[in-house]
Amino acid sequence: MDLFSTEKIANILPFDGVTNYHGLVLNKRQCEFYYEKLMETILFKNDEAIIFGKKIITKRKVAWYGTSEFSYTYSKITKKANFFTKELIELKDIVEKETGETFNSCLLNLYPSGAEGMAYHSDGEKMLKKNGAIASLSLGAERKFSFKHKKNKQRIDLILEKGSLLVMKEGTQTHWLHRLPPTKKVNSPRINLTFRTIEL
Ligand SMILES: O=C(O)CCC(=O)C(=O)O
Ligand SMILES: [Fe+2]
Repeated sequence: MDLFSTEKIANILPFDGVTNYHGLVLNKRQCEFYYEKLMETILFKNDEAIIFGKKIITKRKVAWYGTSEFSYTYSKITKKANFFTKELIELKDIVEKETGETFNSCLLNLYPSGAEGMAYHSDGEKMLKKNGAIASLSLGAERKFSFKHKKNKQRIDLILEKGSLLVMKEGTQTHWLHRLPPTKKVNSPRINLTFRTIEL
């Protein structure tokens, strides 16, 4: 491996997991094109979750797509995935080439402004392939992203640039939580795509 690629995919976690920040995988033109296309075509819906036994509706919008119309459970609610769109297949190809992994589903999150974020969690749903990679592609507004170790509470922060790819794997979900903190500094939307492998 040459110096450039080692640097490009450095592990941002100091221990107990591997999370690679690949930097930009889309150019400016692709960022604009895919951001507009996804805004037009993706069936985003306000997320529903059961928290402390109560159903809540979030301002953050979500959509699930996949290679088939599988049902999945997320935040204790069972939903059905849509078939991948043309653009999602193109983005999945780019991400698969970059990571050397394969994925069969994608969860998209739309954060209308900095007022919306996502609280600390790890992605360990039963139907996800155990220790499978989760590849996170960002479009629109740049936002801070944080990891917190489950035991010693160590924090790692980074900025997710538009067109960038972050790949969480090997122990990341077992030992670390991650979140997208809300911020007053951002007033425009961000779209995040997490490519995942569901055991069908
Ligand atoms: O929006 C992000 O960058 C992260 C989203 C996330 O953690 C998730 O969907 O599980
Ligand atoms: Fe997550």
